[in-house]
Amino acid sequence: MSRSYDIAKEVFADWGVDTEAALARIATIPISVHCWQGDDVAGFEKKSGTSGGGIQATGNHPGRARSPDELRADLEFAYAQIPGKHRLNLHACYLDTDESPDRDAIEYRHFAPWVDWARDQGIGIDFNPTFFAHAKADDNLTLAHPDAGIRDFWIEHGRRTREIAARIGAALGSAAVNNIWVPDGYKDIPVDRMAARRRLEASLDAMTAESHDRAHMRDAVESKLFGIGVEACTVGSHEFYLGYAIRKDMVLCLDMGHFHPTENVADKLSSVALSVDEILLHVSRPMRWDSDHVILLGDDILSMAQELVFADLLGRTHIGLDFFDATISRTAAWVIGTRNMQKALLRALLLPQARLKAAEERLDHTARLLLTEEVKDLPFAAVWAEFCARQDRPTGQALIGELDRYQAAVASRG
Ligand SMILES: C[C@H](O)[C@H](O)[C@@H](O)C(=O)CO
Ligand SMILES: [Mn+2]
Repeated sequence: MSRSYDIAKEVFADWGVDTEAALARIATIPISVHCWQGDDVAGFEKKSGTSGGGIQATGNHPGRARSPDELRADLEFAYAQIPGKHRLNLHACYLDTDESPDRDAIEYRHFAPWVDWARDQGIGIDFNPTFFAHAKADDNLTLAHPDAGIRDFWIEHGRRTREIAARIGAALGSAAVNNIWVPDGYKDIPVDRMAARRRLEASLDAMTAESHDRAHMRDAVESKLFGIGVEACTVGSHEFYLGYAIRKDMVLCLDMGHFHPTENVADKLSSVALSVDEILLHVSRPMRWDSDHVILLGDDILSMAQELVFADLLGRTHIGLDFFDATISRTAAWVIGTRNMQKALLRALLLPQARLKAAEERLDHTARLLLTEEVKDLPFAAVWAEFCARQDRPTGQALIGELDRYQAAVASRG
């Protein structure tokens, strides 16, 4: 135990906060690390093309993973810099096989190497159908397409991903969240939103008709306000999926980049939690639009973490990340973003929650303001450093050295 942690422990104790309890809790919170930061959302299908669907990784920093083996090596390195045990969030376009199945023909065996690897790592996997970067998505319509043949193709894709996710969950003994994000929308103002939404609803109903054991797989649905090419209307809007998730008892995914830039996504948690059992977060950082920047230890993330802790939502929230930046080291992006999410959670766990809530309860808004400002000076960094030391993870200069060393080692990839 370091001297600075000893001092911090006493300072927090003076505020009535048990640092050991916070350290024990943070060690149990898994973050689902998204595979797509490692290769700019390219995936491993035998085709070339851009990410499509209105999402776009920009930049050409050296070191992009070009194969499942490279991606796994990068992930292993990243996990080794992040305290705690985490998960992998895998997209369906990241299959690991010599075959070239189309999206409506993927099977569990195409992902089996990922499961074997995850078992060796002792981690769980979450999964996602891939409704973008495909010729049958070129109209920016998939499950909501007016053509029944195109809808059926994507329904089959989604149906298979649920089956694959359930098998992954069963194989690893940990439920896989299968998150459905559908990019469908219109560049210019549509005249029949209702028809498009009815088609999406019917396709989702067909796609999810088969029930799977919740111990193995959970369906999640992710809304969006707009994307590149679908500026006027996204069929799967927030209201659409909020209603759908409530009616169908599904997990509701809130992506922090999928709302108006001034909306406070943290504020939504306690509201939606009254109507849905489970929430999936895509922690991201929009800059003017859904730009998916690497998350900072800033106000948005701190508020999100505080809501999760203060509203007691950690037990029913799956925390996933969703950012991708191709202008910087991709492994550093994972490490910085994931550690920031953990730092935010640790800070929230170290706040004098009861005292803050009591001030609000007695309408003492002066005390509440005073407390929220005073606690900003508490020695959070010493507790974080202790967490990393106990988990044998680097901090400060040592971390920078590790990230630089690994980036230099992968920079020659073509
Ligand atoms: C690759 C992901 O599925 C994607 O980022 C989705 O979650 C999203 O947020 C699209 O904007
Ligand atoms: Mn997302």
